[in-house]
Amino acid sequence: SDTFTSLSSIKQLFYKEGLTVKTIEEMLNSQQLESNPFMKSLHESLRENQQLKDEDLEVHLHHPTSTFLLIKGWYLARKNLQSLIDVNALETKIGLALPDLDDYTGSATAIIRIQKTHRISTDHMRIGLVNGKQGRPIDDENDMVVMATQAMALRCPGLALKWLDGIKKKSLSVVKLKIEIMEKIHEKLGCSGDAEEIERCVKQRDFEWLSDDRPTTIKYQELCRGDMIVEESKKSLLYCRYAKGRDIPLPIYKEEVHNVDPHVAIFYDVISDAEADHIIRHAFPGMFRGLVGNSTLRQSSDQRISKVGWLFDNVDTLIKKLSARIGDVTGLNTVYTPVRSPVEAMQVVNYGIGGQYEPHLDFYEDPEMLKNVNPSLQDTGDRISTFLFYLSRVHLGGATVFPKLNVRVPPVKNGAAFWYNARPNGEHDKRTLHAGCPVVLGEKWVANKWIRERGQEFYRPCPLDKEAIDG
Ligand SMILES: O=C(O)CCC(=O)C(=O)O
Ligand SMILES: [Fe+2]
Repeated sequence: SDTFTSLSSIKQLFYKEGLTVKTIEEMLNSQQLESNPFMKSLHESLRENQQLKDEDLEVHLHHPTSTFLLIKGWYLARKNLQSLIDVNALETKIGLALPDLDDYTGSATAIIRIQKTHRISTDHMRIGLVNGKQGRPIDDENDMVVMATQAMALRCPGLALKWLDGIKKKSLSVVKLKIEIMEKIHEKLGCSGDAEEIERCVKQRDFEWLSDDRPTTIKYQELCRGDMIVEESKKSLLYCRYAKGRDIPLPIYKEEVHNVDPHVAIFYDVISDAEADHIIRHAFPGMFRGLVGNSTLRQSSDQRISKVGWLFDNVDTLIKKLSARIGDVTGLNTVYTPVRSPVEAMQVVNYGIGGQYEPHLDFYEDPEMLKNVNPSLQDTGDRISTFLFYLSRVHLGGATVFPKLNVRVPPVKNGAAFWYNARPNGEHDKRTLHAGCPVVLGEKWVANKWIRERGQEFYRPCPLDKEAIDG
């Protein structure tokens, strides 16, 4: 049901828990079904949630193992309810789609992704300890099997073996899975002998982080956990500056340049808490799963785990004001117009458990995609730059990274990332490949403003020197 793809949907599950339980009880009673056994097990599985006070709730949901277990609890409840009541009718009544199998496996995959990206050991993840923050422990052996299976799917046999090691009940399927995992690992480590000898050899080595990832994926993960080295020669070119704003929340704001060519920067304090909240509140009702692909095939995929919504300048005066502010700080033309608009409307994004947007380019390239746009964007060219507000506090993960530039922009609340996707001479700049890293702790909301080619002729003029850079 795509619950796991945004924290806002996950929160709905939590907030509507009382209503959902009550509605289930009513539906069971009206069918004269003996509701006791089911309700008892439901209350049992939700007990942990119900002990939480409202204030703790948010904190709780900002933790991946707790989120995983919340989704799992409701996935199982939905599954068990299917033979008792009309689940679709229940979902209509509560105005919420309950998690299904895809949500359960999707959130297990998220746990593995978080582990491999941030090197969080299985021993820690199992007890719910992530970077010193305590969440609920994952102590059900069925979950451990699912984790091992998803770890294999994510090319991490080392993590798969670690998860499987926590299982005491060795069923036939577990034994089979273990053989598959051991084959992958001993291939990599070159251990030989009979099964026991191989196991001994493997266990003597540090095998947890063995993976089959491609170098580009490894680079992405390194940047996400901030584990990279910036050369001194490059560092010496970087700078930051204070500038006077017009209607910025503070009279002054700061720009920090993270890369000179192409220009990548972060602006601090360019939106207020109240403005960020306004965006989140207004975008939420109309959000849907973010898609990837080209003009012939747009689909949902693990490449992009988030929900998105759009806010328009001609409907919301705050959005209009923010567009003008983006113009002030970037020097570009950002006045939204009904035809030939130099900017797009604002795209608001909320990530889910382990939510990410894998390395991609923001421009379309595909001419069909450029034709296939809403009327205001006909004949406006491609996306020459991106302005990305960070609207919420992310405690771990969620940086915006540029693998080809070795650049990591931290998602600082009320700040904004800004970069050019095209060279001053108009060519697409593939060095701007970038990604939104998996969110580990906290909640990530961003708002994108894409600036189009048309309408910038006097603001970012085409240079006489074809090789010129921004400066
Ligand atoms: O969330 C991020 O940090 C990056 C988002 C992004 O690149 C996009 O939405 O196109
Ligand atoms: Fe992007």
